[in-house]
Amino acid sequence: MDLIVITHPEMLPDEADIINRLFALGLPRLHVRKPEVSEADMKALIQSIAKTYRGRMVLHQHHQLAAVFDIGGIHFTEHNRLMQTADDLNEWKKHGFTLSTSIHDPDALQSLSHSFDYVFLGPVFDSISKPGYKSRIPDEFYLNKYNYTGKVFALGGIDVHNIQTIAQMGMDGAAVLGSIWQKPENAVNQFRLLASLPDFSAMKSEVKIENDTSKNADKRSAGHSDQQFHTPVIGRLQFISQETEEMSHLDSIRLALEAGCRWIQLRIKGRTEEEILAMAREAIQLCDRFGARLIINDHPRVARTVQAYGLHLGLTDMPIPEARSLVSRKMIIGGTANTWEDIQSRIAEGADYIGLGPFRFTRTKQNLSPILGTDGYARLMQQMTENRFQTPIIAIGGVTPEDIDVLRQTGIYGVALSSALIGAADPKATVSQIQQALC
Ligand SMILES: Cc1ncc(COP(=O)(O)OP(=O)(O)O)c(N)n1
Ligand SMILES: Cc1nc(C(=O)O)sc1CCOP(=O)(O)O
Ligand SMILES: [Mg+2]
Repeated sequence: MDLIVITHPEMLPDEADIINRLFALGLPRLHVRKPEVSEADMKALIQSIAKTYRGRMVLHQHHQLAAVFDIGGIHFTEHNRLMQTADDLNEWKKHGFTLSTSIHDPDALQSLSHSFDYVFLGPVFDSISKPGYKSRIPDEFYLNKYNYTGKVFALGGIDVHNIQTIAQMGMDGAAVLGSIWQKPENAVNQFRLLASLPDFSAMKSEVKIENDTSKNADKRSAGHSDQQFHTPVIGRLQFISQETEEMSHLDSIRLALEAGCRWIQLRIKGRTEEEILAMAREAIQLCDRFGARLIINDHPRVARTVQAYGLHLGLTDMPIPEARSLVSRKMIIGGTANTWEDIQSRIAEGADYIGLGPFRFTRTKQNLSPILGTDGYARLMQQMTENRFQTPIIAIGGVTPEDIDVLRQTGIYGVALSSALIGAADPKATVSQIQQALC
């Protein structure tokens, strides 16, 4: 059974944060239904949702924004559906969007266009969010789908007490609204509760709606993807550039590339943005020559100008959602964390990966946060698992090749390091030792 969440009809405080958290927990589909909301407000909401999740969103209004923001689907109300021609629907499908609609009488399935990948049928129970909106479904109802091959989602009045009867009605899933948003501060816990019920427990492993053939899904898996279900967005070994008495930043990057690193972060302190931009231009050329990916630390505008693959932002740098509005939609953004609260914030802000540290004391960075050690990683990774968060965690801060086995056992995804490589007697051997320990 699939579970869909429909938004509250009005804009809510902290709504984008809540939605990002629902997606991080594995929500497969969010229907954005806000009949009275302006295009500008809708745009602002979409922009606050992590790019990696937007393919799982479906718009009920302001359909024209779908192509702009790589949204996954378009929903038509019953009234709106009746005004669409077959050509209109084909045009949307040609561009890769899933199409869905609402019906209020199950017999409407007899004549429903097969262009619709799935439908909402309701209200199946008395509505929670619309008092007086009564169920039209008779007792002992069992769904006849006629020859309609798409999925049918029950809608209306569904909560943790009655959701299990949906399967007995022959429905393919449930769309929930009131039970999630009645108390927005409990939305995440309500979702957790519903998703943990036996009928929905398969959801975690098959979050993608089967009918989702959208080009957005293809695009995501090809490029920087929906990280839970496709190729990871970030490598397991990231080299952090460093300047020493003997070596410039670019020298250190060359050393790492020649040793086999393919994920490089340009991290320059104490220089003007112009100076950093000049070095970033050289760094990207160098990385291109080796087929490596460049991540720029701290400077969104530099990252945008040199068209870097990624940007890394710390706790006191520009907030991730603000940076997203400055850089290309394809660019990944990593965020720093030191505590469980930081991790939750980075995930809510839509970080594509998290640099979690410091592992131990290091001279490479000033003003270090408290040292985590192996126990710190074990504790935080345990919390990641308990909350089913899957954002890749990169351990950083004084990491050496000998630490990797124990760090990996905590569940971290990869490591970022600097001194251990530039100080290595044989950088190539060091990189291959690290890579072996990481795979
Ligand atoms: C992969 C990775 N993780 C953490 C950091 C630290 O970033 P930040 O906290 O912004 O500190 P500075 O590096 O800017 O001093 C990072 N750079 N990379
Ligand atoms: C850039 C950076 N950030 C850290 C953090 O804890 O957030 S530690 C760190 C330095 C990483 O270099 P080395 O491998 O030389 O310690
Ligand atoms: Mg920083």
